[in-house]
Amino acid sequence: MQHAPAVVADGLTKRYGARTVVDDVSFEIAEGEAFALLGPNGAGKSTTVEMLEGFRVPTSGTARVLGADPQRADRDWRSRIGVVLQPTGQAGALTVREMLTHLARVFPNARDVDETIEAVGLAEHASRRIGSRSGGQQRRVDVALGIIGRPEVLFLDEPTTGFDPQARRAFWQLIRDVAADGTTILLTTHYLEEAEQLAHRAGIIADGRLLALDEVDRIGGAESRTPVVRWTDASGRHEVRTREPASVVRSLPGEPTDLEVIRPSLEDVYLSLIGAVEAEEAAA
Ligand SMILES: Nc1ncnc2c1ncn2[C@@H]1O[C@H](COP(=O)(O)OP(=O)(O)OP(=O)(O)O)[C@@H](O)[C@H]1O
Repeated sequence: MQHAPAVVADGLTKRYGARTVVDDVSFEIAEGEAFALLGPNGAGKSTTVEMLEGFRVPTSGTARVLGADPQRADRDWRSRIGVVLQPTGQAGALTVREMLTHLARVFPNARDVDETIEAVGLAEHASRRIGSRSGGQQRRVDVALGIIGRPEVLFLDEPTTGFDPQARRAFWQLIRDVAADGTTILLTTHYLEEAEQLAHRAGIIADGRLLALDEVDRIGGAESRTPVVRWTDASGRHEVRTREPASVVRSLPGEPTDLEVIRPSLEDVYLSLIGAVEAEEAAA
């Protein structure tokens, strides 16, 4: 039997006065799938996620998460959802362990507190006040709070902002483990590599509109991922987009300098989609 999607955004729209900040956004996330929402600052990612979390009321359109309308959902629904909001900068007076122990009591099937602290790499900080920890360490506490209740759906809004590269990689492994348990994940991030590492599918949003929606390694269409061969010779720098890069390389005379064969990354595709929208706006 086909499962109902865990998350449905259907024509989600949010207006503030005359300004539309989320414009008719639709996507679904299957149970157990990890989905990334990408886009520049102010694109409407957090607003979209907050409508799915039940923290903002859509102007129009429908949000459904685990079969319920987040606006009307009850306590039981909320205990099945994990949320890592954008950092608020509020530093806590409680220690890391106190905070997690406190929240763990709210959930019927919470994770073990010390295991969770260990999983986010804060074992050495468990007895320290959250407010005295660094920004990146406080962000790890936010992540721990998001997963402590063993959520079925986990919302992660820019979870690794402020992480050093090592902490980011450790976080990716943690999220892979959480995903392997069957958790559905909606992630927003400015790190395209993070989306490539963690998500099956992604949506790119700019100016409130969904520009692209596909599997992470197909987003932007097959054409945008066609390999590019670049080299320099006596007549200058050359660039050829081709499905047969090996043939192009073989046909080059001699040993050209700066020869490279690139398969455009998600970041390249993202930048060209966002660049096209910005050019369109500038021309309007
Ligand atoms: N309460 C509000 N009243 C008016 N405008 C708002 C309100 N909340 C958000 N906005 C505007 O909505 C737009 C989308 O904001 P949102 O936070 O969803 O973007 P985002 O894609 O998450 O950005 P970032 O990557 O910077 O976090 C922004 O232009 C923001 O200024």
